[in-house]
Amino acid sequence: VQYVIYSNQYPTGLKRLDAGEVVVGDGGYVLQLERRGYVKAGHWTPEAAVEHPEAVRQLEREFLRAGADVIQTFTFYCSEDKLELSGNVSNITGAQINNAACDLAREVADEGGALVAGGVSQTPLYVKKGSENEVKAIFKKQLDDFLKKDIDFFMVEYFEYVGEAVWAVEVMKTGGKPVGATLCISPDGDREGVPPGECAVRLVKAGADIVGINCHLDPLTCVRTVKLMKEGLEKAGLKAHLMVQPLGFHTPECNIGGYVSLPEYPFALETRIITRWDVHKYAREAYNAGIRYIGGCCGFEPYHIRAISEELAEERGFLPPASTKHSLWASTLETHTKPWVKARAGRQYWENLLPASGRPKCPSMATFISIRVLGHISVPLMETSSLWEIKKETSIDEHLVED
Ligand SMILES: N[C@@H](CCSCCCCC(=O)O)C(=O)O
Ligand SMILES: [Zn+2]
Repeated sequence: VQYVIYSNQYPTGLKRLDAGEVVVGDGGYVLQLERRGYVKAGHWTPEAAVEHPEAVRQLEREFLRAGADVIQTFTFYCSEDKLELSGNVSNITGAQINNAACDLAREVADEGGALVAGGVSQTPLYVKKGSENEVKAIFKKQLDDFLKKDIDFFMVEYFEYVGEAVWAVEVMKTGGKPVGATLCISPDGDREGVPPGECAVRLVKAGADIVGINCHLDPLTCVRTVKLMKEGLEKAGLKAHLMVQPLGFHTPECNIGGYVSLPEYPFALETRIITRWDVHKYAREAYNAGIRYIGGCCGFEPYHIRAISEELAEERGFLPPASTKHSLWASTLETHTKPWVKARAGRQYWENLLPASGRPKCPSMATFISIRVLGHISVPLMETSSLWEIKKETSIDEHLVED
């Protein structure tokens, strides 16, 4: 592999995806910056773009250095209604956050020939039954801010209801640039049971150029859901690029509510963090599934993104700058003073290691009761509110709800 660091010769926009090339996404921001003391959990609003730009810039730079070809604007949960609801930003407006976040992402992306994605996400208004016009007006406000800045494409991310994501795509598409759309759903479908394949069809018909999954579930489950989306598109005779930006946590027991349903969410997820070697397996699985935009979401740190870049170095033809301080498959351990650590220098050891959690009294999985609705959606008991939402929406009779 010719190790060209920072390939600035990339054409912009979708050209690389159209050419079948791999685009490495960035990782998670709000959870990472919460752990660093710059984001308040709960509402997770991104005022740090104005209050602590140095913290956002540094994390974006680390993702770039790890090989990210896209830097998403730090504008997650930056809808006016979310900001008002949070009470976190009485003296900072959504426009100020959007402007600062766009400038930061552009500044960092230009340091390494990366693209900037202007991101919008789900709104509290939608679940409060806001009308289509009211919800679309919220996305339009963010779009107007983005259009004043130098953005390469738009990202519609972290939607649990495909209906709301379709509205977001329809608005962002009026911005005249490519639109990527990712849902945070399980293989069982969205919050109302719309199957992943149908979700993908609706998103592409709304104008999405890239469709996929982000957040809520572990890497391999998210790849499985994107495969279902791909099948749905193929059945409908539709085409779109595929993307996946999963959690950096193991969540084998989760389903429709994802990691938010777990007892460990959000402050005790550490034992579930995936290793860089899990990421190698994920990146290869995603690539083999035909997914070409491969990144991460909550829990994905820069070293995880570097592992995507290293697993796909042959396909990309280069390694990222951060690999100058790493070595493929731990060969750097050959220099260790301890012979038993030296002996771990190699793929065989790390690829087959089953790492212990170090917590003898802890269960390997959370124990929560799920209610299976109509035999296909399992809703964790603590999420019965969403069960009744589904019941109301789809008039499920009592006797059809199996424990
Ligand atoms: N692009 C965003 C995605 C965040 S995904 C969701 C995290 C919050 C979940 C919740 O509302 O509890 C980021 O990287 O922070
Ligand atoms: Zn996330």
